[in-house]
Amino acid sequence: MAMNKYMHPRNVYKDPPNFNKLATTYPEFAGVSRMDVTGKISIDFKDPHSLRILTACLLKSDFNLCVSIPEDRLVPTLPLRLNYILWLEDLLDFIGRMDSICGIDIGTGACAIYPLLAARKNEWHMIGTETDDESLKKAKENVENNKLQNLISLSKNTTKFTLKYLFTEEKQQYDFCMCNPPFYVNIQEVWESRSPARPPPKNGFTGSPQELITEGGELQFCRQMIEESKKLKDNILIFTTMVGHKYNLKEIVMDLKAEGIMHCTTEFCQGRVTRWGVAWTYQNYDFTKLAPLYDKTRKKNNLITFEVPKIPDQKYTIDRITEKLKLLLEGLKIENKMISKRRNEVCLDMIAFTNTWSNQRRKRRLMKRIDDEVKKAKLSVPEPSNNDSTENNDKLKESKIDTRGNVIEVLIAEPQNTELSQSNQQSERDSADTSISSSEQSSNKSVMQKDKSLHICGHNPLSHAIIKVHCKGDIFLISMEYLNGTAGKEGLHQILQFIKNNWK
Ligand SMILES: C[S@@+](CC[C@H](N)C(=O)[O-])C[C@H]1O[C@@H](n2cnc3c(N)ncnc32)[C@H](O)[C@@H]1O
Repeated sequence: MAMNKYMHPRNVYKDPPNFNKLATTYPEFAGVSRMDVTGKISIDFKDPHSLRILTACLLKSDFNLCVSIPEDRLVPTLPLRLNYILWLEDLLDFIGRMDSICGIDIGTGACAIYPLLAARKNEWHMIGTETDDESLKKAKENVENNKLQNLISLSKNTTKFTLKYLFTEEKQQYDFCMCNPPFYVNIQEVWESRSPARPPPKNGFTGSPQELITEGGELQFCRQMIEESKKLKDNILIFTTMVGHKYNLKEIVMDLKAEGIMHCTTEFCQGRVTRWGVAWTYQNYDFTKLAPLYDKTRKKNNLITFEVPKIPDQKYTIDRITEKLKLLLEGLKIENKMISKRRNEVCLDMIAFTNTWSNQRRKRRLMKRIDDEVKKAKLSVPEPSNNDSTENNDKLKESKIDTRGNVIEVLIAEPQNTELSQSNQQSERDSADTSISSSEQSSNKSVMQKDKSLHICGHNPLSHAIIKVHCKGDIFLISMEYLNGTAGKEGLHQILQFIKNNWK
């Protein structure tokens, strides 16, 4: 879902930039753009080079910033970065700070994107910190090229800390700190991070290991910031950070709550990407009174929850419940994949292509009857000769149950067109109707579908959901969040009912 409508209300990129204008103004942009038959200009968002040029041209045209983005470094997505700056403006406005604003950007990166935007747009004084020498060198060049050294200073962090090392004098005070930490623990997490439940991002992937990966991931990074902030209570009025994963946001908010630290959160939306912002303070600012950016909540509550019944002699843990749940799902041929595993919570992504959970007994009886009839029919039907195969094929009908549990008719034919039969077999496998696949495999016959909906259904999931195994005290819960699927929420309720009925 495009989230642009949830961008910060003052974000200039709420309405997409005018690519035609960019192409006529910047030859380098024209070089990476293409025009369709309607005259509309677009670029390949999956190509990092095109993204780099787009970002550089937007920085020039909208902020009069000349930024060189190195090929081997992150291409900062401008609307998202701007969301963060605009949220900081709101927070500063809320605490009544207007003039001579001073901020710290932890991990400024090769573009020093936040200091450059903050300085050019609002004339804020910024310190940008960086651990990576190469990025720091490039960041310095970018600041100098824009003649913003009077507002921006950059500093190398040679320590393991995020903030503490910057404060040598007790009286040093800043209005805020900001941070876009490396999100991931390791390279595997980079690739596995995106839930398969979500559509792929439109933009290509950019970034170097040092920009993406940090020991313990963003959670440890943010926890370190919170820990250090306790010693810098009066040195920084508002501490903020961006968070890349929602499950980490929850942990961070829980930590802040547990410590009784005043905090608030926000969403940064752009295209298909959502990030979150967390702010906390030790000053007397009541963030609970901050006006929300949007009138109403965005998401409908699609959650259904099941309390796992206590069974004598069975000691539950999150792992054991997950194991049992996975067995039940696998028994139903429901594909599932672990998305995240935390102390008290496991999240699975599940996709069902075939209704294997409702009317099981009726289906088994029906299948047996069909099987018997097919066997009888095979005995009585003569082998087709080469020239009358079509006619005979018409007689060889077999009933099957489609993905919605309806009986449909299919034709059984000898394999003549290998390509066709192979692709049909593949469709069958895709549709994953296992109740009949065993008899098909043994019969060495290709199945030509009369009802094309089976093939289509095979690609459109019947039910797609996120399952969360979690606990509240000693109560264990299985929650399912409906995402999509032709069986609708009712289908998910049926799966949950099956799990309840078979939880032994
Ligand atoms: C995700 S990148 C963000 C870059 C830039 N701020 C942006 O938003 O495009 C994170 C940056 O933090 C830097 N970094 C990691 N740990 C750091 C630390 N302890 N102090 C300062 N910078 C750090 C990395 O080298 C990297 O450039």
